[in-house]
Amino acid sequence: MSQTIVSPMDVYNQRLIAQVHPADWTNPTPVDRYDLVVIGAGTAGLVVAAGAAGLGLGLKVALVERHLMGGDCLNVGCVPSKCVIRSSRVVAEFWEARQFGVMPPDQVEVDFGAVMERMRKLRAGISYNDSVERFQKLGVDVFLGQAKFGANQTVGVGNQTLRYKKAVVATGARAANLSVPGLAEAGYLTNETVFSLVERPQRLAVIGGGPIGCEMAQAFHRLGSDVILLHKNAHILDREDADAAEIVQQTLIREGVQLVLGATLERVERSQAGKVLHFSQNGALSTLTVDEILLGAGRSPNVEGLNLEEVGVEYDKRTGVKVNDHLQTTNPRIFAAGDICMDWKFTHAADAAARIVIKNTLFSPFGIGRSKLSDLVMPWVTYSDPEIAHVGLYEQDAQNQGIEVETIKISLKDVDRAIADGETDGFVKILHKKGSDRILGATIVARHAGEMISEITLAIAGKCGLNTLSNVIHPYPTQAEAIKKAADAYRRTLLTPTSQKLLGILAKLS
Ligand SMILES: Cc1cc2nc3c(=O)[nH]c(=O)nc-3n(C[C@H](O)[C@H](O)[C@H](O)COP(=O)(O)OP(=O)(O)OC[C@H]3O[C@@H](n4cnc5c(N)ncnc54)[C@H](O)[C@@H]3O)c2cc1C
Ligand SMILES: NC(=O)c1ccc[n+]([C@@H]2O[C@H](COP(=O)([O-])OP(=O)(O)OC[C@H]3O[C@@H](n4cnc5c(N)ncnc54)[C@H](O)[C@@H]3O)[C@@H](O)[C@H]2O)c1
Repeated sequence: MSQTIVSPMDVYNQRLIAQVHPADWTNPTPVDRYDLVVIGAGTAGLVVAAGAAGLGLGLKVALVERHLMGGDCLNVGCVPSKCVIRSSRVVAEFWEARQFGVMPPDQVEVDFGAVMERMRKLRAGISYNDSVERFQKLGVDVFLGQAKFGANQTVGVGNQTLRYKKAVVATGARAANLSVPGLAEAGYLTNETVFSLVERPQRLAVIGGGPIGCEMAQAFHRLGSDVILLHKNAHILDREDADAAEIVQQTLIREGVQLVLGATLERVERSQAGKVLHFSQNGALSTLTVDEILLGAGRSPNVEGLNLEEVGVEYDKRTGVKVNDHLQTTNPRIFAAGDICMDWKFTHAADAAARIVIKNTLFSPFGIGRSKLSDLVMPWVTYSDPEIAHVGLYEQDAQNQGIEVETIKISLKDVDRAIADGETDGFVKILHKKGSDRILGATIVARHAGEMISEITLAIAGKCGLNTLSNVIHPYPTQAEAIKKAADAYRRTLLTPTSQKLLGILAKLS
């Protein structure tokens, strides 16, 4: 994130910077030795530092950030993207208004500048949580500057040296570059720059049909850009459940996002008309001209410049710092958490990993009682409209692991509240072990699938099976009733001719 330019420097971005990288900040004088030195103040680093310092045990904790406290999530990730998505949903409400008996105005005007200003205002408003001031008050020594490992358990920041007992690498990731001829020269946006836009790009090409590409393509299209999404595989969101991804793909097409699937971007050039993309699809070459290109084609871990080789921390430029299940690197005194070392690149995953690191660095003497990453039950949500939420195994994972499974799928077309809401595009799919009510995974597609998935995450984590879910009373009418319907559907599969006969006798006798 080092190259991020926070712009425009309006009152909101000034407020943001005052919180997350105050211009007048002077680094403290380091103590003799820190219990923990944490590198990177994104979610992972902030949670480690706040967790360790906030215990009231007098632990000495240093937190080093080279750019903006809050990292990607606050500044150029979850927070700004969800604010922009919210505005775009308002537009979609207008598009659909007629089916609710509400006549929209002939023309829905989007003030793109106002959308982005709203985002900047909200982002600044919540930035105190991640601020230098708050962390200083928590007792953390905050150092602003680029951190680099040195000899003898030290980290250098500028001309200061921090000695540590244990260190944590939480330096995150950035948008992966594409080595496409002419792309760099033509110029492109990434998540680091797209939220600085003040004017709507009229023609926008989005490269990559993963979560970033799909969320942003839909949002920008709804806000009035002509969006073309180039994805290299045959289907967008191709790591998700195929039925779920299909619903989002059809929604994007219906709304007017132009999808180019199986696309290879060959080269880019600038012309007077704009940025010209030359791409191939099924062997045929085509061109298109746009005003802006947004790259969302995966992430590269921030491993450079840390001197990791010197301290024996192994890493890979693509997958990041190598860690074991306890989040310990190949140097036993150095741990890692978040996007720098994990496949799960989510804020809540960085948070959960940070809690593991606190336990394993500070409260597991001789390795006793260490927590493991593999014990986590990790949900995630793609905030397209409708959203896709997932937790646990996919059918394919279960097959690969040789686990026999059964699947229950409830369409939202059969859920009263979804019908009333006009939000029937979606489903709840639950995967359970064959012959058992044990839930192994679930995918939900719904307008607010993210709000629904935690019930199933809790069921998996708390080892509550479908029998228990079936007994849980769900308020009527809610879309979450689909989960109970799935559990009831499972219960019905347990009825055998003998148990049915028995129930018949009981009914006669009653
Ligand atoms: C557009 C977008 C939308 C997203 N939406 C969601 C979402 O809705 N939900 C969700 O769960 N996740 C979302 N994510 C993912 C989420 O933002 C990341 O998983 C999360 O921010 C990872 O946190 P982290 O602490 O590992 O890394 P980061 O947030 O990247 O923080 C790392 C920090 O380390 C600093 N740093 C790097 N090198 C050094 C160094 N040498 N010295 C000092 N400091 C250094 C960086 O400046 C940065 O501040 C989104 C990401 C993007 C890009
Ligand atoms: N809602 C969320 O939680 C959320 C939102 C945004 C991002 N994120 C996190 O950030 C990570 C990064 O997101 P992302 O979407 O950039 O990465 P991604 O790796 O998840 O998806 C990128 C997609 O782009 C495709 N691609 C790669 N090169 C391409 C090319 N040259 N042309 C066309 N397509 C190409 C890939 O096949 C892939 O499917 C995600 O994995 C996710 O963990 C999370």
